[in-house]
Order: sequence, then structure tokens, then C-alpha cells
Amino acid sequence: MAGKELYVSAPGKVILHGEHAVVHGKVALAVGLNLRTFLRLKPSRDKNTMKINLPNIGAKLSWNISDLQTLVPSFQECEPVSPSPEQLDILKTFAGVSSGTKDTESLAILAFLYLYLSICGQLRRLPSLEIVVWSQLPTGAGLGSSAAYSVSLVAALLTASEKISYPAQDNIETARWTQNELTLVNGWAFQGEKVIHGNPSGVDNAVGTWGGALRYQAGQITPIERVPMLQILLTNTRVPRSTKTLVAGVKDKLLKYPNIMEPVLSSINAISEECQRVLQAAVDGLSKEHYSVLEELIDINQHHLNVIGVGHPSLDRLCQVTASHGLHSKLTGAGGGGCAITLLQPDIQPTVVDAAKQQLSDCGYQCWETSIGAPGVSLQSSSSLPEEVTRSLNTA
Ligand SMILES: Nc1ncnc2c1ncn2[C@@H]1O[C@H](COP(=O)(O)OP(=O)(O)OP(=O)(O)O)[C@@H](O)[C@H]1O
Ligand SMILES: C[C@@](O)(CCO)CC(=O)[O-]
Ligand SMILES: [Mg+2]
Repeated sequence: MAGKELYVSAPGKVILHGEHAVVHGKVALAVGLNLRTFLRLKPSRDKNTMKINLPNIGAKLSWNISDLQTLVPSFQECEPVSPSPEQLDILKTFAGVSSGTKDTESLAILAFLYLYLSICGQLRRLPSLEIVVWSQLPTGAGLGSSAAYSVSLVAALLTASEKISYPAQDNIETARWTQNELTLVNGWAFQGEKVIHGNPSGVDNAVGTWGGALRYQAGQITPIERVPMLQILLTNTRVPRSTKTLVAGVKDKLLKYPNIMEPVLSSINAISEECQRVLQAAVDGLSKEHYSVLEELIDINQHHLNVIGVGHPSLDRLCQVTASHGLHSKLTGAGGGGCAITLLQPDIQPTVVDAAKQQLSDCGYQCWETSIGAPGVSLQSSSSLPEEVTRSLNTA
């Protein structure tokens, strides 16, 4: 691959049930989303420069390779390992980032530097690259933008450093890596998530890597086959929040009130189990009764998520608006604002959906009707990229 330009994409995700509980060893059900993060990597014209351009967050940085090379002795990992506090301190000093930062750009840059130095540090010399990452996903809204960022960076860096193959063949628009290669991508992307989140469960990077529909528990990833088609309305309240802060808040509550919070997490676990049971019992299509159960599970889980402290008035309002149209919603991802999902039954009147969408957009929210179960990280030919993506990557 060395010397080639390459394009990689990774999907965002929707968590149906199990966010936060999954950080504490419970089950989560998650699916790939058809909104993706795209990355272009090409060798730099200037052999002593590493450039990264992140147009979604307005960050454009470049470093001298010789400066980066001085950091290599502290990295050079053979396989994915957790970033140590010492390594993060070295990177923060190098990047001029204050400790304990939650700033969007700082976290993105720290994650990049950690992955670049760890993955490419064993090469004779660090490669001079120009990388652009642009996403269709809103950043920090619960749709796994951090995981899609880490997964696409890792797949590109591992390919560029020839640690995984270059899977594309002539005239093939998208190609995927082997299961073993994807396991390596997922392992490194999890480390990138650790830099951004602090204490991720690993579910988001697993969906970014494998796509489809997954059951995730304590690092164990089980694809859920033949999930019936679910129609979902996805709504972004546009209220910004940080996954890192919300995850830390739940941990504090759990430590303070273990006897109160643990049963709530166990109940969320039971909701995920019940949802999976219904989805798998209904491979030939969901009946009205199945939909009623799925709707009730959504309502119960939304209450639980409020109890563990990750609700937000904007999400309450969203649930009230959709309920007034007979629809059921819950937050998805870390909560505290961000996005929610609303289940749409297949025979729903389009006028009902339109009225709900209108009222949600009157609240200042953004809605998408989405299909779920998108494919995981992929190598793409430049001709396969939608025009909007090519424009965004090339004009950034
Ligand atoms: N397109 C992008 N370009 C650069 N950095 C990004 C991009 N997308 C995500 N990030 C990084 O990820 C961080 C957002 O991660 P965070 O986990 O808080 O939100 P999320 O992943 O969108 O939501 P959730 O984890 O709840 O699904 C940003 O602060 C930024 O550092
Ligand atoms: C809130 C959380 O459960 C999901 C974020 O998308 C965090 C995680 O699993 O890492
Ligand atoms: Mg995230």
C-alpha cells in the first residue's frame, strides 16, 4: 500500500438499549447507522510533515516528523494496549493541551497522536501523511462520532503501515478487511475511544468496525442475524454534551448509591434481553403485539435513563412531542441532550410522522428517518464516494 492514496469510511451507531449499563458489564444492543465518517489519507508532498485536517471541528494541524520522532520511544506498541497516564501526559505536553481537557479539538488531536505514534512507531521512520476526516454525523450527539473517527483513523493507519492488507481490487467500489484484521482495527479503535471517553465500554467501536446489528457485553461481540427491518426516526436535540462527563456521572451515582442504582442497571439489562428476544422471535416480521412490547421497553428504559441522571429537559420535551402523536422515544448514546430514537410502526400514516417531524423541528431539533444495520468500516474507491463527501474531503 505504501505511497497510495486511500479512502476509508466507518458508520455511526444507534444504541437501541443498554447505553451506560453496558459500561458496567450489562448487555447493549446496537446497530450501524447509515450516516458515516469518511477519511482520505495520502502521502505528504513534504517528506518532513504530518498534517491532519478535521473540517467538522475546524481543526487543521501539522507537525514536523522529526519532532514527532522524538516521542516514538514512549509508544511503539506491538498490539493494542491502553494509553497510560504517562503517555497521555507526554502527548498533552507535546500538543499544548491542559490536563483534564474535554475540549473537542484537544481530544481529537490526542486520540490521533496516540494512534499514529502507537501504530506507526515501529516503522523505521514515521510516515509523512496528509489526513482529512469529514463526517456526516453530528459530533458529540450520541451517534458514535468518536468511535467512527477512531475506527476510520485506525483502519487507514494500519493499512498505510502495511499491518493489515490493502483489500481493494480493481473496479470494486468498497472492500472490507478479514475478520482477524477487523479484530485488530477494533482493538486499536477501542484505545482511541479511551483517549476520548475515559472509560468506554467498547460497544461503539465494535459497531463502527463490524456494522450490522450487535449484542455487546463485557467485550463479547455477538452479531444478531436477521433482525427485522425497523423504521426509526432519529432526532438530534442539538444540545451539546460530553460522553466522558456523562459516563463519569453515572459511575459517581453508582458508587454513592450502589443498592439503588445497581437494580436500575439490572433492569436495563433485562430490557436489552427482552428486546433481543422479541427481535429474534419475529424474524418473519413484527406483529402488533411485538411492536407494543418494543414501545413499552422504550418507555421504561427512558425512565431508567432519567433515574441514572442522563436525561435532559430537551429530551423530555422530545418524548412529550412524539407521545402526543402516539409515538415512543428514548435517548440514544450518552444522553444529556444529543439524540433520541422514535420507533415507527410500518403501517403508520405518513401524515402522523410528518406532523411529529414538523413539531420537533419547531423545537429547533433535527430529524432523520433512517435505515439501520449499515456495514462496518470499509475501504472505498474514490468513485464510490457521494459527491458531498468528495467535495468535503477535497476542499477542506
Ligand atoms: N468528525 C470528527 N472530527 C474530529 N473529531 C471528532 C469527529 N467526530 C468526533 N470527534 C471527536 O469525538 C468527540 C465526541 O465524542 P463523544 O463520545 O463525546 O460523542 P459521540 O461519540 O458523538 O456520542 P456517543 O459517544 O454518545 O455516541 C469530539 O469531542 C471529538 O474529539
Ligand atoms: C454511554 C455509552 O454507553 C454509549 C455511548 O455511545 C458509553 C459507552 O458504552 O462507552
Ligand atoms: Mg463517543
